[in-house]
Amino acid sequence: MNLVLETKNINKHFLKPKDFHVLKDISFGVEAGEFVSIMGKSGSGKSTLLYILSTMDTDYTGELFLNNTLITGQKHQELSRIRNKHIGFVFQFHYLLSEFSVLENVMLPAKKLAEKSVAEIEHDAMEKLIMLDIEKLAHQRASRISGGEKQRVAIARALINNPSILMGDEPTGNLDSHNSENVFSIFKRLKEEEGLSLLIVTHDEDFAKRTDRIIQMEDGRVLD
Ligand SMILES: Nc1ncnc2c1ncn2[C@@H]1O[C@H](COP(=O)(O)OP(=O)(O)OP(=O)(O)O)[C@@H](O)[C@H]1O
Repeated sequence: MNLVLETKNINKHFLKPKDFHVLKDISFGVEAGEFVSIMGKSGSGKSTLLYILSTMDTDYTGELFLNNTLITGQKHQELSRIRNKHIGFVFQFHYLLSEFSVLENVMLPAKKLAEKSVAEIEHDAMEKLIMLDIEKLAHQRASRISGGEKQRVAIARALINNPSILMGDEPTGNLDSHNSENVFSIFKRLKEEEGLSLLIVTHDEDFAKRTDRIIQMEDGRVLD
């Protein structure tokens, strides 16, 4: 078994306004090329967990591994590098820079990583846009495209550094059924054609049922 991501006994407390044990002994793994969804009622801890898995929140106990490397305890700067290189993230709201072009938005994480020349980065970004069938939008301002298109640009941006895993926090939550289906198909294709691993929080049962596995959360626990 080749695990891209693994958690061992992750626990987290919010201390204010009073002690609240929000995540309780979370242990699971995501295999390379697996498409996993996380479901659970509002407040069950899904976003809090994703925040830890994406290395943004370091205030927890337990262990997080990415590609069999222990992430827990790494320094802030190293975490930022790991996140940028190995994890793609898609949110419910796309957070594109509206004054920048589509192409510039997609290029940004690669420029931050600074491992390639600008010409190479632009070439890679165009490839992602072609893959997602939005290459015609490359030179449009991000503020001037539709919601469904913005989400595809956000996916292209999340993929620009060829991450090991794509995480999403309700990436279809703000889309109509046509655009949701489109995003689902893109995810499925990324899994099947690129061997990408995906871990997606969703409230959409139809979406979740078609993933390889559903992780069900309840009151801060993963149900067996
Ligand atoms: N900073 C915080 N301080 C205290 N409690 C918090 C904080 N952030 C979240 N919570 C609480 O932790 C619990 C889990 O929140 P979380 O956002 O992870 O749930 P969720 O399953 O993602 O919910 P939703 O489906 O509504 O997005 C909730 O009861 C929430 O009120």
